[in-house]
Amino acid sequence: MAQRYYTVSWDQLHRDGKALAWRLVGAGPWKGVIAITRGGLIPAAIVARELDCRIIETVSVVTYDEEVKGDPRIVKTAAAAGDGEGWLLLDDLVDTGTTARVVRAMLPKAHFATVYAKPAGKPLVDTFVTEVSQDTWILFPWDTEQQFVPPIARSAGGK
Ligand SMILES: O=P(O)(O)OC[C@H]1O[C@H](OP(=O)(O)OP(=O)(O)O)[C@H](O)[C@@H]1O
Ligand SMILES: Nc1nc2[nH]cnc2c(=O)[nH]1
Ligand SMILES: [Mg+2]
Repeated sequence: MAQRYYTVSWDQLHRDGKALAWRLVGAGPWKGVIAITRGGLIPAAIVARELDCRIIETVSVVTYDEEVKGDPRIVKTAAAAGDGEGWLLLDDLVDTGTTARVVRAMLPKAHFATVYAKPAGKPLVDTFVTEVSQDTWILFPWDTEQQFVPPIARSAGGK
């Protein structure tokens, strides 16, 4: 289980997605974007919009059930992208790098970019924006909702 959480709002994800697009804009042109579903879908939409790219393919690898890691399962490939040459492969994050290894084996020539990266997965990524520590679990806006939180004095056991 993660030691801490890093909560990302829609606004922050949009800003960080645009920061990723700025880092990628000089590295194109791209034949298209390949999103690693599901987490890569929203980052792919943000980056594709900024790079003026309208071709979006998907690959799907399931590695986690909530915070529990299992063996990676490929549930969809991106046949149209061949070996990935000229394609931009996008995911929300790399953690252990397990998903990245599977997808890189399928699309070895793609440029692989993520918005967030943890140290263990960082060497597998060509371009990313923000690094968080390995013991941090990133909470995305689609995984969360706003709710009441008790005052600190009460939750700390003061009353
Ligand atoms: O580097 P790793 O340890 O492999 O972890 C990173 C992967 O885990 C999450 O996907 P998940 O398997 O939860 O599926 P989802 O994108 O459909 O939520 C995340 O979106 C990355 O794809
Ligand atoms: N949402 C989310 N999914 C993950 N999959 C692997 N690591 C993470 C993480 O930190 N956050
Ligand atoms: Mg994913």
